[in-house]
Amino acid sequence: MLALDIAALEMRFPGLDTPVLSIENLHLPAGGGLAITGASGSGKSTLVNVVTGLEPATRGSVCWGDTEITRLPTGRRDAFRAAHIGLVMQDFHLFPGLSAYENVVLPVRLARRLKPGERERALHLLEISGIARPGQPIETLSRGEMQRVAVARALLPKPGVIVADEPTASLDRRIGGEVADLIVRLARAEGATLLVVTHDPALVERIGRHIVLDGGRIIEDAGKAEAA
Ligand SMILES: Nc1ncnc2c1ncn2[C@@H]1O[C@H](COP(=O)(O)OP(=O)(O)OP(=O)(O)O)[C@@H](O)[C@H]1O
Repeated sequence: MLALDIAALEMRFPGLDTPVLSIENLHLPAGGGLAITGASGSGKSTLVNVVTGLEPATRGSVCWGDTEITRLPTGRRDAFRAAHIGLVMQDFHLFPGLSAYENVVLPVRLARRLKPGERERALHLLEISGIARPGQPIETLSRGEMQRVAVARALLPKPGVIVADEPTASLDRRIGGEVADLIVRLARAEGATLLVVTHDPALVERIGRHIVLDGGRIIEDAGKAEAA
């Protein structure tokens, strides 16, 4: 698990007078959870892109533990993300033509050989995520099951951090609730720090701590004491 520390962070895009993201300070303890909400255009995806190192910041610092990712060149940021950050996206990003199990191990296998025990871990993660048939072709799974596979895939390399961007937005309420529960439960069980962008009040409540973005700034930070 890794703590997050953001200081004097700013993201600007060419042609815009004001920054789309401006965060003076944000600390999330290792193993803590944080829900991020805000209206459309408030900067949620931009924040996800910067904290995961998908985009370089214009100014300021983002540290995960001792690593200041905003100082790393692109290749090393990508390597850091692959090793330490499990991503769960709204639209799953799974690969058709492969089974559920093959999808879970694919990102690791593209980077390196599976370590001893990782095959068993992948099967175990699928099982505790509620996927009974790991050999089932991915395109035949329900949407809720697909997101469960994506959660298992994010956890396989034992990341210190899980970042989920609207993970339940394309699921119906009941299935979304089950997937939300799975993400929070597994992140806690694995000791991963959890960051979730969501509009889902049940998921926000489940996580505990909650920031609201408006115009790229944090206008509310609630539940900090209980969640810490
Ligand atoms: N590459 C870019 N170039 C210029 N402007 C950008 C770029 N990326 C994002 N923006 C602007 O930054 C602001 C924040 O965008 P962002 O996608 O982070 O919002 P969001 O809160 O995730 O919105 P949504 O909920 O609709 O996904 C928006 O005004 C958007 O138009």
